[in-house]
Amino acid sequence: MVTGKAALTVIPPTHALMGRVTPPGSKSITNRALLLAALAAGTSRLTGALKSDDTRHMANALRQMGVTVDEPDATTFIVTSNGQLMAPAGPLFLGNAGTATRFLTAAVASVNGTVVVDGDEHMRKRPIAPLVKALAALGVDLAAPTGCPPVTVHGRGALAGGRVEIDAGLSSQYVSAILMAAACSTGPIDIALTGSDIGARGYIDLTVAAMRAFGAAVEQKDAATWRVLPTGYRAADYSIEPDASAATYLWAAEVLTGGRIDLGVPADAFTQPDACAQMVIAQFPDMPAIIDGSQMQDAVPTLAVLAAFNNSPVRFTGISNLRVKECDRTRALSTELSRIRSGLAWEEGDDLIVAADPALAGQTLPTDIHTYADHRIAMCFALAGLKIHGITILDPGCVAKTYPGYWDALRSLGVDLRDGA
Ligand SMILES: O=C(O)C1=C[C@@H](OP(=O)(O)O)[C@@H](O)[C@H](O)C1
Ligand SMILES: C=C(OP(=O)(O)O)C(=O)O
Repeated sequence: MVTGKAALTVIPPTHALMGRVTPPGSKSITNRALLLAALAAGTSRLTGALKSDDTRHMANALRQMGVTVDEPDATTFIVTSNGQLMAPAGPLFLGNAGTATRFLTAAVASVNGTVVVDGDEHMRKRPIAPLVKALAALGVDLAAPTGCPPVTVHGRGALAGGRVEIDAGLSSQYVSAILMAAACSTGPIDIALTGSDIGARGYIDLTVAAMRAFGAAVEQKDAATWRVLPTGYRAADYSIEPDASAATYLWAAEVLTGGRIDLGVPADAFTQPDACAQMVIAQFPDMPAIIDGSQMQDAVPTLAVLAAFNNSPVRFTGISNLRVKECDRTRALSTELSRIRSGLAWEEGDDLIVAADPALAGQTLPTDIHTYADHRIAMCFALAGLKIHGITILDPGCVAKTYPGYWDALRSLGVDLRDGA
């Protein structure tokens, strides 16, 4: 793990990357499972889990609300709960974990008392108003005056049943949040999408699958409506698959260096949306001219850096909500790619265009990559460092959000990483 270091310079390996690296557990599934286990009476054992900033924030928030979360080893959580979250003594601080923040905003409606859901300065810029509006329509007394966290929720012990409409164009997490909270209501809840379609519907599928594993009854009524029955949750033992977004860096490192990295799990075994990126990565250096990133948003940074070495330019479409992730990722990608070589990428509306330049490989282009406290910007630009001499990643410790072992994984494949300035 890298802590307290200002920068890491990636030395391009002279060999193809070969070896075995298992990505950590899925962030998305771990944070769903932690919450659902906390809403179930009894003891649940979550194995293959991710231990990182995002899951630590979720686990600590649940502890603040009376749930026992034990960690017998590096990949297991044992969650013991009476099924009812208690009012915490102070605000819940969730860092920049979108999943924890959105999921808990809805879940704490079943607390008897007031809960403040808050995050760091980045989270305080990430919109939550559509979720707040939808919960208010279900009768929850809550407020987020800036449209972003902090959110103050005055829980009344349970959500009431009913029908709610939600615009999830900015984040599918709003829908997942209400779906999971809905099983702890006093009556059935219908959740209907309005407005723009959601990106990455696969995340809703992950939510429904996790809910069912913990005993909930969820029915998809049509393409835009789900019904959740008020069953509550049942404690369960739950095995979590590796993180598909983390896998994208390894798949990309493999094709960039002509290597062979065994992830211990085939690409088609993942149930997470970002696993779709593998098929695109496999086409390198002839990736398509247009890539619709809407169903694999967290993989777009990986694909964008890979595109810099493609044989032909790539336009990324369907990525408007990349602007409200940990940072404005479209801006970060265009700025930092162009810092490597002027004009390497630019924005057209919300699209990102990467002007491919295979001749970049082998060049020396000393560049300090600004990472905007965004784990994915740090991880994807390390890939550029596998091909270009002089790539230095600032604030490399930010990978701890979802992949604390990332730098060690690269080192285990023989990549030389040197402490930078
Ligand atoms: O539900 C989830 O686990 C996630 C949904 C996606 O976010 P949005 O729905 O905000 O696009 C994704 O970017 C995030 O990393 C995880
Ligand atoms: C967008 C991300 O995270 P979250 O929304 O869960 O903070 C991510 O991990 O890329």
